[in-house]
Amino acid sequence: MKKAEFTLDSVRDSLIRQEDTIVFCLIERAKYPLNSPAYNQSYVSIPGFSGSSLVEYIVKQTETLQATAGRYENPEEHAFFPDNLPRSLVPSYNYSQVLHTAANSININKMIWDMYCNQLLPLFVAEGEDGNYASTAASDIDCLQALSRRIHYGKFVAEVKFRDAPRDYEPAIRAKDKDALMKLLTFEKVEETVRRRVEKKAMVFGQEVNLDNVNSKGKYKVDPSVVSRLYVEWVMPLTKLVQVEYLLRRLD
Ligand SMILES: O=C(O)C(=O)C[C@]1(C(=O)O)C=C[C@@H](O)C=C1
Repeated sequence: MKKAEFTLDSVRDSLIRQEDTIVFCLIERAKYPLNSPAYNQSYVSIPGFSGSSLVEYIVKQTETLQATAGRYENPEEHAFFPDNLPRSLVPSYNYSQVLHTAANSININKMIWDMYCNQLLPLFVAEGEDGNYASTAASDIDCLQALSRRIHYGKFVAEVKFRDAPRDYEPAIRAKDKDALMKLLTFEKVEETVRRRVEKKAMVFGQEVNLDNVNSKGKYKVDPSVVSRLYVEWVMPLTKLVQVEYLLRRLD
């Protein structure tokens, strides 16, 4: 992000654009049933791999490859398995230094992984298996990365809010008052707008398109109420958690 564009509006515009990515990723994942072997240790016995599932194997391998291509040099990106990742092998890009350096210590991907695999998936995919385990895992990594990027974007939201009103935030930061910070950064009306908009996006993006432009079957590829629930129960609360964690370290 360029410095000149760094305002609450521009940051919110990015969150709105990321909604499209998340809804499309969920639609792609919903093509496959649960495919539970992809999440079971008993299914993977890959030489040299001691992790707990095919999904973990694919995420770790993908992150290793993408780290060499510089993905995690970008302050918007966070690895699910950040330990022992290889260094980037490409020339580094001069990302503008918007965030406080303490941002580097915040990574809640373990919570995102747990939420996605154990709570969200069963809500929007059909039961059963069709053998497409590797494709399923590839869809999972797209969903996980999109959710992680959106939730950790809370660092940028928090930074812009702090810069707009440092005197409001400083006393709560010094007092390490998480509740006061949560109150300061919460905008209930904005959350309600987000909730309604993602539900609508799930309806628009997930309908059957035909030449009469009518959603003839009245069916959606992902249940819009699940997308709204995803945002209300997990995406927005976790984004706020990232904001609080970031603000607590903002004056270090
Ligand atoms: O737009 C903001 O101000 C945000 O902090 C983002 C967000 C969200 O996650 O969508 C989180 C907290 C606010 O209450 C409203 C929305």
